[in-house]
Order: sequence, then structure tokens, then C-alpha cells
Amino acid sequence: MTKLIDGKQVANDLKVQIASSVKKLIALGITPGIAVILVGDDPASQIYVRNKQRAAEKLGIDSEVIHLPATTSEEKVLAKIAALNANPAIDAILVQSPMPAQIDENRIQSAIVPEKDVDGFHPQNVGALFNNAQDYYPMANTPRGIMTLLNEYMPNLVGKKALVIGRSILVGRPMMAMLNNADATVTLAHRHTTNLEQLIADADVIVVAVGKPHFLKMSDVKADAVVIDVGINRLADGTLVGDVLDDMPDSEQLLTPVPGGVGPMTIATLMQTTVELARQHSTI
Ligand SMILES: Nc1nc(=O)c2c([nH]1)NC[C@@H]1CN(c3ccc(C(=O)N[C@@H](CCC(=O)O)C(=O)O)cc3)C=[N+]21
Ligand SMILES: [Mg+2]
Repeated sequence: MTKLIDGKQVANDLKVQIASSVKKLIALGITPGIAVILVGDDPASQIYVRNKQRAAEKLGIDSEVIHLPATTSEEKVLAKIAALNANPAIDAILVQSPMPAQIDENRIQSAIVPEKDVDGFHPQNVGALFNNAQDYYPMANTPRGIMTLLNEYMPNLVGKKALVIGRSILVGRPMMAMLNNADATVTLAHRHTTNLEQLIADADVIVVAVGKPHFLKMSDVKADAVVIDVGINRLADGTLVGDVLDDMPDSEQLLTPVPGGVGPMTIATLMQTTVELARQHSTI
């Protein structure tokens, strides 16, 4: 098998650090608090939200899940956000994506005050990321967690050819900005990209986030490439697979597994950002 990147291990190491930060904050009378709004009953979203809640509990972070029916109006979600914005016990607000069709996700993300925007989706925080601002701002947790993994497995990204496949708000776009801020040469590929095979063959780092099983084959990437698989696809028989097919036994290539790669890093990074926001709010 290709060498697997141990996302679970890196996530656990990060959680040990977070737990110690939380302990110190609690000793000062500050308990970090996160609120997650889940609209509807998407089974995958319910698993992710449960994982987030469990991680918060284990770390001593207060968490509140607000589960609303799929038919909830945008106004109702906005009213919930306004209440959480005004609640001093809440440091971090996350509205789980995807949301039902009647809700405009951009309007929701812009309604969260930037200071509690744990996903980093508010235009002010997106702008800070694109400007590579030096003062603190929250940034999207999946790509930030990937940067933490890369820091372990490919610490010097300067001048590296980085290929991001998929341009979502959640992953591809912020990933492009973070790799750019780390001085990689970034290509953002998407469904209209015409020379994908060549881009794949040339890349030093590939982040795949398209949501299609076996979209990328390890036999198509360089011998010393690092591949980050963001895909989570549930097959008909219930097994979970990423976007990458590992068809290179005995290779030296590095790949994140699914599960146990990017997923646990996303959760740990979300907790990291929550604690950072709590610290920002406390003026310590
Ligand atoms: N506002 C918002 N912020 C998000 O950060 C956000 C979101 N919406 N919508 C959906 C995506 C996806 N996401 C995951 C979180 C944990 C796992 C996770 O725990 N994965 C486990 C397996 C989980 C399973 O068994 O299904 C693993 O990969 O090992 C996966 C995916 C957060 N997201
Ligand atoms: Mg608090």
C-alpha cells in the first residue's frame, strides 16, 4: 500500500494541546462555547454534528446543537443566529452545510458576526484570508486542518506545485488561498478544466474534493507526491470511500485515508478555532 498519513494521530495530538488550553482558560473563568445549527435530517450531517459535539464534550468545551426541521424558514434561522450573536456564552457559531433549498447559505454565513464565525465563511474573514492578513481571523477548518497535516508530512511548501481539485466554499477556495499564503504555486481545477491529467502528473501536492469515488488514481500522480483525499462517499453497501483509488502497492507516495484522514482533522481544527475565538473574546 501507499504510505498512509495518520490523520487520526495528528488530530489526537492536536486535541491534547487543545485540552490543555481549555483547562487553562477554565481556570481563568472562561469556558469556550460552540453552537451548531443543523437544519433538516440529512443522515451524514447528523453524524458530523454528533462527532463535533462529542469532541467538544471530551475537551471541556460547552456545545449546544440547535436542530431545526427541514422546512424552517430563512428568517427563523437568521433569528437564531441573532440570538447566538448576542449570547456571551457562545464564542463560535457553525451552521451545518448543506442547508435546505429555501435558505440562502451566503445570507446565513454573512449574518454570523465575524468574531464568532468559526467556519471562516463570513466575507470579512474570507477577505482576511485572501489578503493573508497578519492579525487573527478564523479560517475554514477542513483546509486549515489539511495545512496542519501538510506541516507534518510536507513542511516546506515554498515553490511546490499544489493542485486543488474542486472549488467549493467549504474546501477548494479557502484551500487555494492557504496554499498560496504558504508560497506554493497553486492551480485550482474544476469541472471545466481541460488539462487535468497533465496537472495531476506534474503536482507535488494534490487536494481532491470532488465527491466522486475513484476520481483520482495514485498511479496517475508523481512518485513523491502527497495526496489529500477530502472525499467522503458512502457506497451502496455502506462502506465509506474517498475520491482516491490507491492502486499503487509499495509506492512511496503519501495519501490520507478515508475514514481517518481529513475528517478527524476537520473536527480537531474546529475545536482549535473555537478555543482561539474564546481567547479573543476574553482579551487575555
Ligand atoms: N458549516 C459547515 N462546516 C463544516 O466544517 C462542515 C459542514 N458545514 N458540512 C459538511 C462538512 C463535512 N465535515 C466533516 C466533519 C467530520 C467528518 C468526520 O468525522 N469524518 C470521519 C468519518 C465520519 C463517518 O463515519 O461518516 C472520518 O473521515 O474519519 C467528516 C466531514 C464538516 N463539514
Ligand atoms: Mg464562555
